[in-house]
Amino acid sequence: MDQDDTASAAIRVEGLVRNFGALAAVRGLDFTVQPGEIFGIVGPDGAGKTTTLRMLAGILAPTEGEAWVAGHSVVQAPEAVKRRIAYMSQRFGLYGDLTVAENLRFYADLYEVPRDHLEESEARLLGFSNLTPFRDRLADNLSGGMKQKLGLACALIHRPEVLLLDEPTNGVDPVSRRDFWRILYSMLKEGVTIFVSTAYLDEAERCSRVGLMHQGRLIRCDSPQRLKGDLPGVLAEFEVSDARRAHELLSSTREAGRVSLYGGRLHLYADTREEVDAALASLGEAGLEGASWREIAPSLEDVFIHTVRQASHDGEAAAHG
Ligand SMILES: Nc1ncnc2c1ncn2[C@@H]1O[C@H](COP(=O)(O)OP(=O)(O)OP(=O)(O)O)[C@@H](O)[C@H]1O
Repeated sequence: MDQDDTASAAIRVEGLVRNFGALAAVRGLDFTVQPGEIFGIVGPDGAGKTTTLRMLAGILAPTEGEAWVAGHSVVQAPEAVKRRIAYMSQRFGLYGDLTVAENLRFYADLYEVPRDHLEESEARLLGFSNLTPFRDRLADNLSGGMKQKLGLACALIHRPEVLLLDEPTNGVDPVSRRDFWRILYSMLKEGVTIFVSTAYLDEAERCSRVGLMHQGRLIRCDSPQRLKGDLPGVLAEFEVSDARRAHELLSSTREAGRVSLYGGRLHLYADTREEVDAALASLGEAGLEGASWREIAPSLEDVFIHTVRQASHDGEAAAHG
Protein backbone atom coordinates (compact mmCIF):
# COMPACT_ATOMS: atom_id res chain seq x y z
CA MET A 1 0.00 0.00 0.00
CA ASP A 2 1.02 3.58 -0.64
CA GLN A 3 2.59 4.90 2.56
CA ASP A 4 0.98 8.34 2.07
CA ASP A 5 -2.51 6.87 1.83
CA THR A 6 -2.09 5.07 5.11
CA ALA A 7 -0.78 8.19 6.76
CA SER A 8 -3.49 10.52 5.44
CA ALA A 9 -6.58 8.35 6.03
CA ALA A 10 -7.99 8.50 9.55
CA ILE A 11 -9.05 4.86 9.27
CA ARG A 12 -7.98 2.41 6.60
CA VAL A 13 -9.14 -1.18 6.67
CA GLU A 14 -7.92 -3.98 4.40
CA GLY A 15 -9.26 -7.52 4.36
CA LEU A 16 -10.19 -7.41 8.05
CA VAL A 17 -11.43 -10.75 9.38
CA ARG A 18 -12.25 -11.96 12.87
CA ASN A 19 -13.32 -15.48 13.73
CA PHE A 20 -14.43 -16.75 17.13
CA GLY A 21 -13.74 -20.47 16.82
CA ALA A 22 -15.92 -21.67 13.96
CA LEU A 23 -17.95 -18.45 13.95
CA ALA A 24 -16.95 -15.86 11.34
CA ALA A 25 -17.99 -12.57 13.00
CA VAL A 26 -16.25 -10.26 10.49
CA ARG A 27 -15.64 -11.72 7.05
CA GLY A 28 -13.38 -9.34 5.15
CA LEU A 29 -13.84 -5.60 5.38
CA ASP A 30 -12.23 -2.98 3.14
CA PHE A 31 -12.92 0.71 3.59
CA THR A 32 -11.32 4.07 4.25
CA VAL A 33 -12.52 6.95 6.41
CA GLN A 34 -11.00 10.36 5.72
CA PRO A 35 -10.07 12.85 8.43
CA GLY A 36 -13.04 14.93 9.55
CA GLU A 37 -15.63 12.45 8.29
CA ILE A 38 -18.43 10.99 10.36
CA PHE A 39 -18.91 7.42 9.24
CA GLY A 40 -21.93 5.51 10.50
CA ILE A 41 -22.26 1.77 10.59
CA VAL A 42 -25.68 0.16 10.79
CA GLY A 43 -26.72 -3.46 10.72
CA PRO A 44 -28.86 -6.03 12.50
CA ASP A 45 -27.83 -7.50 15.87
CA GLY A 46 -24.88 -9.82 15.43
CA ALA A 47 -23.78 -8.26 12.11
CA GLY A 48 -20.28 -7.73 13.49
CA LYS A 49 -20.33 -4.02 14.35
CA THR A 50 -18.96 -4.32 17.89
CA THR A 51 -16.28 -6.78 16.77
CA THR A 52 -15.18 -4.31 14.06
CA LEU A 53 -15.05 -1.41 16.51
CA ARG A 54 -13.03 -3.44 19.00
CA MET A 55 -10.48 -4.31 16.31
CA LEU A 56 -10.24 -0.64 15.25
CA ALA A 57 -9.73 0.32 18.89
CA GLY A 58 -6.73 -2.01 19.12
CA ILE A 59 -8.27 -4.15 21.86
CA LEU A 60 -9.15 -7.22 19.77
CA ALA A 61 -6.63 -8.74 17.38
CA PRO A 62 -7.86 -9.43 13.83
CA THR A 63 -7.67 -13.04 12.63
CA GLU A 64 -6.59 -11.75 9.21
CA GLY A 65 -6.11 -8.42 7.51
CA GLU A 66 -4.98 -5.03 8.71
CA ALA A 67 -6.32 -1.70 9.87
CA TRP A 68 -4.56 1.61 10.38
CA VAL A 69 -6.18 4.05 12.74
CA ALA A 70 -4.81 7.55 13.33
CA GLY A 71 -1.72 6.53 11.39
CA HIS A 72 -0.88 3.36 13.32
CA SER A 73 -1.44 -0.31 12.64
CA VAL A 74 -3.85 -2.03 15.02
CA VAL A 75 -1.84 -5.22 14.49
CA GLN A 76 1.69 -3.83 14.87
CA ALA A 77 1.10 -0.94 17.24
CA PRO A 78 -2.20 -1.24 19.13
CA GLU A 79 -0.87 0.78 22.07
CA ALA A 80 -0.04 3.72 19.79
CA VAL A 81 -3.55 3.49 18.35
CA LYS A 82 -5.10 3.55 21.83
CA ARG A 83 -3.25 6.74 22.77
CA ARG A 84 -4.63 8.64 19.78
CA ILE A 85 -8.22 7.50 19.78
CA ALA A 86 -11.17 7.27 22.14
CA TYR A 87 -13.40 4.22 22.20
CA MET A 88 -16.76 4.35 23.88
CA SER A 89 -18.08 0.83 24.20
CA GLN A 90 -21.68 -0.07 25.00
CA ARG A 91 -20.60 -0.52 28.61
CA PHE A 92 -18.38 2.49 29.00
CA GLY A 93 -16.78 2.47 32.46
CA LEU A 94 -18.06 5.34 34.57
CA TYR A 95 -17.42 5.22 38.31
CA GLY A 96 -20.79 5.45 40.01
CA ASP A 97 -19.36 6.52 43.35
CA LEU A 98 -17.38 9.37 41.80
CA THR A 99 -18.96 12.69 40.84
CA VAL A 100 -19.25 13.98 37.29
CA ALA A 101 -16.15 16.16 37.71
CA GLU A 102 -14.22 13.35 39.42
CA ASN A 103 -14.97 10.95 36.56
CA LEU A 104 -13.62 13.48 34.07
CA ARG A 105 -10.52 13.98 36.23
CA PHE A 106 -10.04 10.20 36.47
CA TYR A 107 -9.95 9.84 32.67
CA ALA A 108 -7.73 12.89 32.33
CA ASP A 109 -5.21 11.25 34.71
CA LEU A 110 -5.49 7.94 32.90
CA TYR A 111 -4.55 9.63 29.62
CA GLU A 112 -1.99 11.90 31.29
CA VAL A 113 -3.70 15.06 30.08
CA PRO A 114 -1.40 18.00 30.96
CA ARG A 115 -2.73 19.91 33.99
CA ASP A 116 -2.53 23.32 32.30
CA HIS A 117 -5.19 22.30 29.71
CA LEU A 118 -7.36 20.42 32.09
CA GLU A 119 -9.59 23.10 33.61
CA GLU A 120 -10.41 24.59 30.24
CA SER A 121 -11.16 21.16 28.70
CA GLU A 122 -13.33 20.17 31.65
CA ALA A 123 -15.33 23.39 31.51
CA ARG A 124 -15.76 23.08 27.76
CA LEU A 125 -16.89 19.46 27.81
CA LEU A 126 -19.25 19.97 30.76
CA GLY A 127 -20.70 22.99 28.98
CA PHE A 128 -21.17 21.13 25.69
CA SER A 129 -22.95 18.30 27.41
CA ASN A 130 -25.12 20.53 29.64
CA LEU A 131 -23.62 18.81 32.66
CA THR A 132 -22.14 21.90 34.37
CA PRO A 133 -25.01 22.12 36.91
CA PHE A 134 -24.44 18.47 37.79
CA ARG A 135 -20.67 18.50 38.18
CA ASP A 136 -20.86 17.47 41.85
CA ARG A 137 -23.52 14.78 41.38
CA LEU A 138 -22.50 11.12 41.71
CA ALA A 139 -22.50 9.37 38.34
CA ASP A 140 -24.80 6.69 39.79
CA ASN A 141 -27.45 9.37 40.29
CA LEU A 142 -27.47 10.62 36.68
CA SER A 143 -30.17 9.73 34.15
CA GLY A 144 -29.28 7.31 31.34
CA GLY A 145 -28.87 10.14 28.82
CA MET A 146 -26.65 12.14 31.18
CA LYS A 147 -24.48 9.08 31.80
CA GLN A 148 -23.92 8.68 28.07
CA LYS A 149 -23.01 12.35 27.71
CA LEU A 150 -20.60 12.08 30.62
CA GLY A 151 -19.12 8.96 29.00
CA LEU A 152 -18.58 10.95 25.82
CA ALA A 153 -17.03 13.86 27.75
CA CYS A 154 -14.63 11.40 29.46
CA ALA A 155 -13.77 9.83 26.10
CA LEU A 156 -12.97 13.28 24.68
CA ILE A 157 -10.87 14.64 27.55
CA HIS A 158 -7.56 13.68 25.91
CA ARG A 159 -8.51 15.24 22.56
CA PRO A 160 -8.46 12.08 20.47
CA GLU A 161 -7.94 12.22 16.70
CA VAL A 162 -10.44 9.44 16.07
CA LEU A 163 -13.57 8.74 18.08
CA LEU A 164 -15.02 5.21 17.97
CA LEU A 165 -18.55 4.94 19.36
CA ASP A 166 -20.55 1.75 19.78
CA GLU A 167 -24.29 2.50 19.79
CA PRO A 168 -23.71 5.47 22.09
CA THR A 169 -27.31 6.64 22.25
CA ASN A 170 -29.03 3.30 22.75
CA GLY A 171 -32.02 3.83 25.01
CA VAL A 172 -31.23 7.54 25.46
CA ASP A 173 -34.11 10.05 25.55
CA PRO A 174 -34.56 12.30 22.48
CA VAL A 175 -33.34 15.50 24.19
CA SER A 176 -30.10 13.89 25.35
CA ARG A 177 -29.67 12.28 21.94
CA ARG A 178 -29.87 15.73 20.37
CA ASP A 179 -27.31 17.09 22.86
CA PHE A 180 -25.10 14.10 22.13
CA TRP A 181 -25.16 14.75 18.38
CA ARG A 182 -24.52 18.45 18.95
CA ILE A 183 -21.31 17.47 20.75
CA LEU A 184 -20.34 15.11 17.92
CA TYR A 185 -20.79 17.90 15.34
CA SER A 186 -18.66 20.26 17.44
CA MET A 187 -15.95 17.61 17.51
CA LEU A 188 -16.18 17.21 13.74
CA LYS A 189 -15.64 20.96 13.34
CA GLU A 190 -12.47 20.58 15.37
CA GLY A 191 -11.26 17.95 12.90
CA VAL A 192 -11.97 14.80 14.92
CA THR A 193 -12.92 11.78 12.78
CA ILE A 194 -15.93 9.84 14.07
CA PHE A 195 -16.83 6.21 13.46
CA VAL A 196 -20.16 5.37 15.06
CA SER A 197 -22.40 2.33 15.10
CA THR A 198 -26.06 3.02 15.59
CA ALA A 199 -29.39 1.26 15.56
CA TYR A 200 -31.16 4.56 14.79
CA LEU A 201 -31.51 5.30 11.10
CA ASP A 202 -32.24 8.98 11.73
CA GLU A 203 -28.75 9.12 13.24
CA ALA A 204 -27.27 7.31 10.25
CA GLU A 205 -28.86 10.04 8.08
CA ARG A 206 -26.64 12.58 9.84
CA CYS A 207 -23.43 10.80 8.84
CA SER A 208 -21.34 11.78 5.84
CA ARG A 209 -21.21 8.12 4.81
CA VAL A 210 -23.00 5.02 5.99
CA GLY A 211 -21.92 1.40 5.82
CA LEU A 212 -24.62 -1.27 5.92
CA MET A 213 -23.22 -4.30 7.68
CA HIS A 214 -24.73 -7.74 7.35
CA GLN A 215 -23.29 -11.10 8.43
CA GLY A 216 -19.80 -9.75 8.85
CA ARG A 217 -19.65 -7.86 5.55
CA LEU A 218 -20.24 -4.29 4.43
CA ILE A 219 -22.93 -4.79 1.81
CA ARG A 220 -23.29 -1.09 0.91
CA CYS A 221 -21.24 1.93 1.72
CA ASP A 222 -22.05 5.45 0.51
CA SER A 223 -23.56 8.80 1.48
CA PRO A 224 -27.15 8.56 2.78
CA GLN A 225 -28.26 10.52 -0.28
CA ARG A 226 -26.66 8.11 -2.74
CA LEU A 227 -27.84 5.03 -0.84
CA LYS A 228 -31.41 6.28 -1.12
CA GLY A 229 -31.02 7.30 -4.75
CA ASP A 230 -29.57 3.97 -5.78
CA LEU A 231 -32.31 1.73 -4.40
CA PRO A 232 -33.54 -0.19 -7.45
CA GLY A 233 -37.26 -0.76 -8.02
CA VAL A 234 -40.25 1.30 -6.98
CA LEU A 235 -41.45 2.22 -3.52
CA ALA A 236 -45.21 2.72 -3.66
CA GLU A 237 -47.54 4.15 -1.05
CA PHE A 238 -51.14 2.99 -1.25
CA GLU A 239 -54.15 5.03 -0.29
CA VAL A 240 -56.70 2.39 0.66
CA SER A 241 -59.75 2.24 2.93
CA ASP A 242 -58.81 -1.00 4.71
CA ALA A 243 -55.00 -0.92 4.85
CA ARG A 244 -54.83 -3.90 7.20
CA ARG A 245 -56.74 -6.14 4.85
CA ALA A 246 -54.76 -4.85 1.85
CA HIS A 247 -51.58 -5.68 3.77
CA GLU A 248 -52.80 -9.24 4.36
CA LEU A 249 -53.68 -9.68 0.71
CA LEU A 250 -50.48 -8.27 -0.76
CA SER A 251 -48.07 -9.82 1.72
CA SER A 252 -49.54 -13.33 1.36
CA THR A 253 -48.02 -13.64 -2.13
CA ARG A 254 -44.75 -11.78 -1.54
CA GLU A 255 -41.45 -12.22 0.24
CA ALA A 256 -41.24 -10.91 3.79
CA GLY A 257 -40.38 -7.22 4.00
CA ARG A 258 -41.89 -6.23 0.65
CA VAL A 259 -45.15 -4.97 2.15
CA SER A 260 -45.32 -2.91 5.32
CA LEU A 261 -47.79 -0.77 7.22
CA TYR A 262 -46.84 2.75 8.28
CA GLY A 263 -49.69 3.93 10.44
CA GLY A 264 -52.74 3.76 8.16
CA ARG A 265 -50.64 3.67 5.00
CA LEU A 266 -49.42 0.71 3.08
CA HIS A 267 -46.00 0.58 1.45
CA LEU A 268 -45.08 -1.85 -1.28
CA TYR A 269 -41.56 -2.27 -2.55
CA ALA A 270 -41.81 -3.63 -6.09
CA ASP A 271 -39.38 -4.34 -8.91
CA THR A 272 -41.39 -2.41 -11.52
CA ARG A 273 -44.32 0.01 -11.86
CA GLU A 274 -46.24 -2.76 -13.67
CA GLU A 275 -45.96 -4.89 -10.55
CA VAL A 276 -47.50 -2.07 -8.48
CA ASP A 277 -50.33 -1.66 -11.01
CA ALA A 278 -50.98 -5.40 -10.85
CA ALA A 279 -51.07 -5.21 -7.03
CA LEU A 280 -53.59 -2.37 -7.25
CA ALA A 281 -55.75 -4.41 -9.63
CA SER A 282 -55.65 -7.39 -7.27
CA LEU A 283 -56.94 -5.19 -4.43
CA GLY A 284 -59.85 -4.12 -6.64
CA GLU A 285 -60.62 -7.75 -7.49
CA ALA A 286 -60.67 -8.57 -3.78
CA GLY A 287 -63.35 -5.91 -3.26
CA LEU A 288 -61.12 -3.12 -1.91
CA GLU A 289 -62.52 -0.30 -4.01
CA GLY A 290 -61.09 3.16 -4.61
CA ALA A 291 -57.45 2.37 -3.88
CA SER A 292 -54.68 4.40 -5.50
CA TRP A 293 -50.92 4.57 -5.28
CA ARG A 294 -48.07 7.04 -5.68
CA GLU A 295 -44.34 6.62 -5.82
CA ILE A 296 -42.48 7.88 -2.74
CA ALA A 297 -38.82 8.54 -2.02
CA PRO A 298 -37.25 5.76 0.06
CA SER A 299 -35.97 6.47 3.54
CA LEU A 300 -32.71 5.04 4.79
CA GLU A 301 -34.86 2.52 6.67
CA ASP A 302 -36.32 1.30 3.36
CA VAL A 303 -32.83 1.00 1.90
CA PHE A 304 -31.67 -0.89 4.95
CA ILE A 305 -34.61 -3.32 5.02
CA HIS A 306 -34.49 -4.09 1.31
CA THR A 307 -30.73 -4.32 1.01
CA VAL A 308 -30.52 -6.73 3.94
CA ARG A 309 -33.41 -8.77 2.53
CA GLN A 310 -31.71 -8.96 -0.84
CA ALA A 311 -28.39 -9.95 0.75
CA SER A 312 -30.06 -12.70 2.80
CA HIS A 313 -31.86 -13.92 -0.31
CA ASP A 314 -28.61 -13.96 -2.34
CA GLY A 315 -26.83 -15.72 0.55
CA GLU A 316 -29.49 -18.43 0.70
CA ALA A 317 -29.45 -18.86 -3.07
CA ALA A 318 -25.65 -19.26 -3.00
CA ALA A 319 -25.89 -21.78 -0.15
CA HIS A 320 -28.40 -23.89 -2.07
CA GLY A 321 -26.95 -23.34 -5.52
N1 LIG B 1 -15.98 -12.80 22.35
C1 LIG B 1 -16.79 -13.49 21.54
N2 LIG B 1 -16.78 -14.85 21.54
C2 LIG B 1 -17.58 -15.56 20.71
N3 LIG B 1 -18.44 -14.99 19.82
C3 LIG B 1 -18.50 -13.66 19.77
C4 LIG B 1 -17.67 -12.84 20.62
N4 LIG B 1 -17.96 -11.53 20.34
C5 LIG B 1 -18.90 -11.55 19.37
N5 LIG B 1 -19.21 -12.81 19.03
C6 LIG B 1 -20.19 -13.21 17.99
O1 LIG B 1 -19.82 -12.54 16.78
C7 LIG B 1 -20.98 -12.13 16.07
C8 LIG B 1 -20.93 -10.64 15.84
O2 LIG B 1 -21.12 -9.98 17.09
P1 LIG B 1 -21.04 -8.40 17.28
O3 LIG B 1 -21.24 -8.12 18.74
O4 LIG B 1 -19.82 -7.89 16.65
O5 LIG B 1 -22.30 -7.91 16.46
P2 LIG B 1 -23.04 -6.50 16.48
O6 LIG B 1 -23.32 -6.19 15.06
O7 LIG B 1 -22.26 -5.53 17.27
O8 LIG B 1 -24.39 -6.81 17.21
P3 LIG B 1 -24.97 -6.14 18.55
O9 LIG B 1 -25.48 -4.82 18.16
O10 LIG B 1 -26.03 -7.12 18.95
O11 LIG B 1 -23.81 -6.10 19.52
C9 LIG B 1 -22.17 -12.58 16.89
O12 LIG B 1 -22.62 -13.81 16.39
C10 LIG B 1 -21.60 -12.73 18.29
O13 LIG B 1 -22.31 -13.70 19.03
